[in-house]
Amino acid sequence: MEMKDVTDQAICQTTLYVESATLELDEGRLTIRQSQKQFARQQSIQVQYLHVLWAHATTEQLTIHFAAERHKVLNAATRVFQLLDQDTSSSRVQAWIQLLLDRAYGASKPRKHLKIYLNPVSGKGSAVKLYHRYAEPLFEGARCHVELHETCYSGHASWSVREDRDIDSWDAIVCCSGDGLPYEVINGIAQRDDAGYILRNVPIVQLPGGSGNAMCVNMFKTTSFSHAALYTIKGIRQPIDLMSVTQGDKRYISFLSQNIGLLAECDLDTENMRFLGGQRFAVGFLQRLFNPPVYGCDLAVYNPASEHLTDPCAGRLGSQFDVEGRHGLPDLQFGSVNDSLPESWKWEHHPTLSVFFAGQFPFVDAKSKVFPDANHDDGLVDIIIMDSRIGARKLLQLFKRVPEGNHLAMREVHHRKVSAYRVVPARTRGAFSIDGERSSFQTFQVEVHPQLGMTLVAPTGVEER
Ligand SMILES: Nc1ncnc2c1ncn2[C@@H]1O[C@H](COP(=O)(O)OP(=O)(O)OP(=O)(O)O)[C@@H](O)[C@H]1O
Repeated sequence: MEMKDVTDQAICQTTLYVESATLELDEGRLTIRQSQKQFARQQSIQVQYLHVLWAHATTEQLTIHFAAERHKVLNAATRVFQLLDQDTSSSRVQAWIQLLLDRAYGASKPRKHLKIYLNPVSGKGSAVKLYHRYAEPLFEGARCHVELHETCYSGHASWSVREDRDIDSWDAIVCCSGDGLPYEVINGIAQRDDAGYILRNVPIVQLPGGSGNAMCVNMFKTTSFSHAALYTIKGIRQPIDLMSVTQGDKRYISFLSQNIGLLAECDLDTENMRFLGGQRFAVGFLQRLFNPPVYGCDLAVYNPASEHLTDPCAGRLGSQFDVEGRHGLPDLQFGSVNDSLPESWKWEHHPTLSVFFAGQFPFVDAKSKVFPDANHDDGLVDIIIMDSRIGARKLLQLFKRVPEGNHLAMREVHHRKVSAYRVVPARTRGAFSIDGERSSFQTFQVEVHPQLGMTLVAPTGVEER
């Protein structure tokens, strides 16, 4: 074939002439050149492939659904084009649509089946409005199959996922909420006989309906509701680590953090200031600035050898269970909090500790990059600890540095990565949260389960918003 013929054929595949417009599949985007008789010149519209939701044709018309960005918000938009006579019922139109959708979805599954839990009391209570205003039209435009459940009580989502016989048929479980609902969903699944299989295979994602929204911030790198909805539609599967927290005879599964002391108080003991939104944490912090609480404790860590820190796969100690097959939660590699610790664990005494914070994602909310170099799938959990005698000036410095994650450079902040740890508090009462949810204040032990969880991430090339 002549070079010219090859070029002509390629243009033919990527260019579609419709009535009064030319549609071109360019590098990274669809370009619509519309020649409108009332305008002297051609009008051109460009739509990134990321924003293309769906396209289909009848014998006469081609319809393209996409997300149009205006003032940093995505809205569902539709363009309908009249096909030219020779193209009606043509396989060329179908081939062009297929090429457009291939570029629009890449490795992501189109027309996802989404099970959505909507928490009407999340954050300031606006999750329902946000969902119907921003997410629903995009899901419709993308032809997603949606099953929507508004949660009626605390524990509703947990019960629902525990009882769902077809849970593995969903392409994602979407929590339109704060971080409390994903935590509830994960722990509901954890009670199933096939927990390990479901956690590993069914992605759990968040649309940011709460005040923290850490899962969304870390995985979709946005706090924008409409963008999170688009990234759910276009999301790529991504395994993440989960952590077992044992306390007494209970076992919880944590995806985000464990927090005791000063910072836990700023979150948990300011619930009565919910009307302040994200500001309540700052108010709680300032209230404690000159007299930080003392949370003396003994801490034991299983500190992977230094080679763990350089080998990205080295933390994956617990990956011994099968990926296939149906089975419950993985065994606890180090036993529970009730077992005696192996000798390889090191005990430390911290009588004047004020902050103990452990987590596996960089952000614990959109404005707090507490663990800047944390990695969600390396089999390790980051821990920071800080003494109560740090002083108000340094505490304030810490507060100012956390949004950018520069606080780790402070001498007073001790940071490390481990695969398991135990905390034995000296006090009998105090603030302790798992994934931001208040938990009983008593000795607890944590171990990381490498890549036990599954979520969706924004396609590559998406910038932080
Ligand atoms: N209809 C409901 N009524 C009362 N509580 C509910 C209802 N539905 C869900 N919940 C509970 O609300 C709790 C908080 O949920 P979520 O994390 O979504 O919001 P939030 O706490 O406002 O968000 P954030 O953690 O970001 O502040 C969850 O533990 C969940 O069990």
